[in-house]
Amino acid sequence: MLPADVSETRSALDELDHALLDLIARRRALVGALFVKKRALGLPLVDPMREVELLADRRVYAERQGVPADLAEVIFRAILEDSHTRT
Ligand SMILES: C=C(O[C@@H]1C=C(C(=O)O)C=C[C@H]1O)C(=O)O
Repeated sequence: MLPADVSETRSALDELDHALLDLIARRRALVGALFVKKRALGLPLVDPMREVELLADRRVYAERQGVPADLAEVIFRAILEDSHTRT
């Protein structure tokens, strides 16, 4: 049996991870909506320059929050790869 404070901390982590996944689902829905708009306008779905800027921005923002910039880049590269599979 784990001490109560360990179980409570695990529950808090479960809740937080679910919140992160809720945000990812919201982001995916926004990207889907953006792709619909871009298709209607005949714009390229993937924008490499925007992705370079986005990754640089997320690295800076992460560091400000005390999150390693390299971790932020790994996460957002995975997110961008997921966006690419939806084009
Ligand atoms: C979201 C956009 O479209 C694509 C998907 C992106 C994403 O998942 O964040 C970023 C750049 C684009 O390649 C955009 O143009 O801003």
